[in-house]
Amino acid sequence: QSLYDQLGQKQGISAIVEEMLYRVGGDERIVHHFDGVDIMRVHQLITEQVCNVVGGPCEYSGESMRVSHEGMGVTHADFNALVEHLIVAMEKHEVPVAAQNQLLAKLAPMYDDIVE
Ligand code: HEM
Repeated sequence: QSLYDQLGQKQGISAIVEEMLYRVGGDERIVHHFDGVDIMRVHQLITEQVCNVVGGPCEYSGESMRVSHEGMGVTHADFNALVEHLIVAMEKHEVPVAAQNQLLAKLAPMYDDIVE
């Protein structure tokens, strides 16, 4: 089974990203970054991006990670907090641990473009 399949394909990825963003919304450490942000749009774009990087049939239509997070002041701790929520969301959706780690490994290279 491909990584894309193990994440539940587009529908599963959409649900995982929704769960992650819901948790981010309740996390006072990082929620301030999302003040005034169109969260439906961010949900759509992160879903596309994750679907794309895991080999799914999706085009990513958003900005680069560097441009979209520029000047936001995202710290190492903020990044880790978001990843924590992603892991919990994948747990809830019963994604196997090996597949969780494969997705995290695909997101790790984005770190330098997101954190300043
Ligand atoms: C692996 C980690 C991350 C990924 C894959 C990711 C992905 C994305 C994507 C795809 C977008 C939409 C880009 C666009 O507007 O075209 C976005 C926007 C955004 N991200 Fe991230 N992000 C990550 C980490 C973070 C972190 C740690 C924070 C802050 C705690 C953050 C805060 C935001 C905010 C506030 C926006 C909305 C920007 C706006 O619409 O003005 N992101 N992110």
